[in-house]
Formats: sequence, C-alpha cells, structure tokens
Amino acid sequence: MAISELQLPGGVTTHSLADSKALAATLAGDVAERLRQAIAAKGQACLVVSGGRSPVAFLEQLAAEPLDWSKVTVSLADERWVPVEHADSNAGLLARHLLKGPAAKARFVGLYQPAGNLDAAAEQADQALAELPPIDVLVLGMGDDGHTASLFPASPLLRQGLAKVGERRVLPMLAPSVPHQRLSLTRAVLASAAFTALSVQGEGKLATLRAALAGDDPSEMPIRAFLQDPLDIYWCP
Ligand SMILES: O=C(O)[C@H](O)[C@@H](O)[C@H](O)[C@H](O)COP(=O)(O)O
Repeated sequence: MAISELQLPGGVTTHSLADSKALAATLAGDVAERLRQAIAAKGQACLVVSGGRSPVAFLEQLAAEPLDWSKVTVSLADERWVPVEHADSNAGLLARHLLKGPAAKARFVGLYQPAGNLDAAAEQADQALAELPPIDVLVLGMGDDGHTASLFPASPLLRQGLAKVGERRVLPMLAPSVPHQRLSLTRAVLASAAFTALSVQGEGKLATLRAALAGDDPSEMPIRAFLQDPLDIYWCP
C-alpha cells in the first residue's frame, strides 16, 4: 500500500520517498530551508524535534546543512526522564547526532530536570520552556500505537496533554515501554508550530495512520489530534 491511497484530511500534505536515506535527506533539506527563511525574516529560528530510533539519519543530514546555527534554538517534543548520559536520553541523541560541528553553536533548551519525582521535573521543565521562542519547525514521529511526542494512550494526564488550549507547556506522561517516565510538550505548544512535519517509515506505520483515520477519539490514538491541523507527512516504505 502507498501513502497516496490514504484518505487524508485537506490540511495534510504527503511526501512519499523511495527509502529512509531519501526521507532523511528530503526532510533535512526542507527543515533547513524553513529555518533559513525564519532567520532571514526574524533574525532567529526555533526547531523542535522528536527522539526515538528513526531520526538518526535525519539529524545527521540536518547537522550538515549550511545554516547559521548560532541563530537557532533547538528543543525536544518529548524526553525520557533519564539523565543525558543515559542511552535512552533524547538530549543525548541530539548531542551525538545534531548538536556537533557547526550545529554545536545552536542553543539547546532541554526538558530533562533532575527533580525528586516526575511531576516536579515536569513543572521545572515547564518553567524552563518559558524561554522557548515561537516554534518555526516541529518534527514529530509516531509510534505503532498512535502516540506522538510522549502523548501516550492511557497516560493519566493525556486529556490535559491533548487540549488545544492550556497553560501547561510540559506534562508528565507514562509510556507503556521503558523508560516509562516521560516529559512531553503539550498539544497546545506543539500545535503552535508554524510548520509541522511527521516522519514515518514502513508499512506498519502506514497501517497505524489508516487506523487513526478510521476513528475520531484522540485519547485512543493521540496522532488523531495532529491530523486535524496542517501537517506534512514524510513517508517511505
Ligand atoms: O522519544 C520518543 O520516543 C519519541 O519522541 C516518540 O514519540 C517517537 O517519535 C515515536 O515513538 C516514534 O519513534 P520511531 O520513529 O523511532 O519509531
């Protein structure tokens, strides 16, 4: 099945790429171009990316793009509540694959806070995120269960996390897989991005998207909330 066969809402644009290498290169080129445009227009740009396993090639390509990284603020859509040295840390992922060479000049605003518990860490991260400029580019991923960022189905605060309008920038979330404790930007913040890309690979993720389109309850599949807004989906088999 191809992504062009999905009945997508009007605001959704699809980019169907031949393979993961082409996806990483195309997405990195498009993201860099939008960051350059933001810098030209406002003197600065803000990029928010996701973690997980699949973004490595994209992050490496993006790090190699010609860009005045000293004018770019980088943050995360979500974080696992583990220190940066931990193998599962999304901040660690960015340090290894994006914020190096010329891109090391970017300002990084992370979510991890070494607080006494997850709720306190989320409150501290929420305060830290107050200094995040308006988001120019957001890159989301999606899990097989339809989660995006760390907005997981069945997470206790999911309703609040999916609200279109809300005071909180960051909420504590619980994932079904380890590490369970997560920090997620809320939909209210994520939906404020000027441009949102969703990067998905493989037939399995296409089946997840098809299932998401067949229903309308975002608390079952949080990606549904994001399919209602303008979204560019980058997909490869
Ligand atoms: O830190 C994380 O785990 C994420 O930000 C998460 O939302 C991720 O984007 C999806 O789980 C998809 O991950 P993959 O693209 O690696 O499958």
